[in-house]
Amino acid sequence: MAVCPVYTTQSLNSTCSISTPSKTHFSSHHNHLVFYRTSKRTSKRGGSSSCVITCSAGDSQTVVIGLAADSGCGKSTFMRRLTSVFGGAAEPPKGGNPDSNTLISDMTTVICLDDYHSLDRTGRKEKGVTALDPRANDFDLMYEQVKALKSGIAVDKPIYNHVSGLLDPPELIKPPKILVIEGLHPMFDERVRDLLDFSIYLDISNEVKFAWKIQRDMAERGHSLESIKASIEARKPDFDAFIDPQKQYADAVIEVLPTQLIPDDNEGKVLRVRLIMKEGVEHFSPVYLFDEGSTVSWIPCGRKLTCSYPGIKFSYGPDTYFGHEVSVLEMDGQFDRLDELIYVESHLSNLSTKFYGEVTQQMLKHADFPGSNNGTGLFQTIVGLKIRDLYEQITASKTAAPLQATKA
Ligand SMILES: Nc1ncnc2c1ncn2[C@@H]1O[C@H](COP(=O)(O)OP(=O)(O)OP(=O)(O)O)[C@@H](O)[C@H]1O
Ligand SMILES: O=C(CO)[C@H](O)[C@H](O)COP(=O)(O)O
Repeated sequence: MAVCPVYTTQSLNSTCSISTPSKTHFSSHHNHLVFYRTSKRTSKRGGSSSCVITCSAGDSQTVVIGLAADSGCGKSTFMRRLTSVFGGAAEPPKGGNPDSNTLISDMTTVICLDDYHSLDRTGRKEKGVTALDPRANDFDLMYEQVKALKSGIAVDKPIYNHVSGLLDPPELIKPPKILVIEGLHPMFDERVRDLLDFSIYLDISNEVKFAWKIQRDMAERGHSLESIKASIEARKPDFDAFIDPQKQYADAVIEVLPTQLIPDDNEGKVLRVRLIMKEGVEHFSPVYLFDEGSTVSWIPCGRKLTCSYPGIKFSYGPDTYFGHEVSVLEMDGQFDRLDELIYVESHLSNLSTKFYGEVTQQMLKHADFPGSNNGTGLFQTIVGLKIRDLYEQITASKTAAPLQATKA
């Protein structure tokens, strides 16, 4: 049972504060403990009347974040940046299945939604469906388990073993402070979507996806160019039907496109990255460049930022995305010297940093991660900081919400 801060006065609004504790009542309501206390208050105007304080025991509830993207689009890299913002290393469950897809740190548990594949590799082959097809996934179980974790109940989550292609015996997942569900379908099922406190979609254009796949699967996994092309082509119809449409529901989208700074570039090394941030999302205020709401184009290269060809261009402004009002921050190009990023950081606002230069510090800490010299790393870091801020706001509001002061 969570401790209810009935005696806390700091969260009360400015016109009401508790002077003398008096009678406390409590009752149970929809699985929440609700405390009522009546006390005398001294108003700013000097009068005296009573306050009613209600308090729900949801204080320890898990905050749930959804991260959607196709395979090989940078989810793991993003997760490493996110968990680093909260401090502590993320590791697979101790003493568990060595092929577990789960990563646990002090504050976060990242579960991979591949674990909700209902068909194993052979099963998908027999039925002629890809892992992206909803028929190969158990959304009922996904919903039940995310809901349970969100309400503080541990679950036995299945494991999809990427080494064997089989469904392994389940692993115990305890409710963390922050649960990240990452994978192909975090926003596909409406019931699961409604459980998310914040959602992100990594939207990697086909050209860039192809370049990254070649880099990883050819260089690191020994696949041939033809097989990589064939695998991308085979997934495309289901990707378009079931994965891509989820971006309309995301609170933040990181869109990765080929550069516009090099005419007809087809190397896919220099990237144009757009951070699309939905307006009006609770506990999330979009980052802005120079002046909130205006349209800005900025070339920061010069005395304070070293840029080699083709340079760097930032843009910022309002837009609409699937009918939603959004703010878009864009970076085209790449940094030569990461330590000079502080110059760019000092022109961005609403970053939710805890100290001046925190974005630059995080980027320098993980300079070896893919994308650290461009907008992918920068925007993933910024979204990580926004998630920390969102978590802190939700936790603070849960501590404060119980205290609803009403004039008698
Ligand atoms: N920002 C980036 N810039 C350049 N390359 C990147 C970037 N992010 C990822 N990559 C490339 O894509 C590969 C896959 O990245 P990562 O493992 O983070 O993706 P993933 O979505 O978790 O993949 P999977 O679901 O297949 O495990 C990396 O090894 C790297 O080659
Ligand atoms: O799209 C994917 C998500 O990561 C995988 O292809 C899916 O999980 C199937 O995995 P495997 O290819 O290891 O059988």
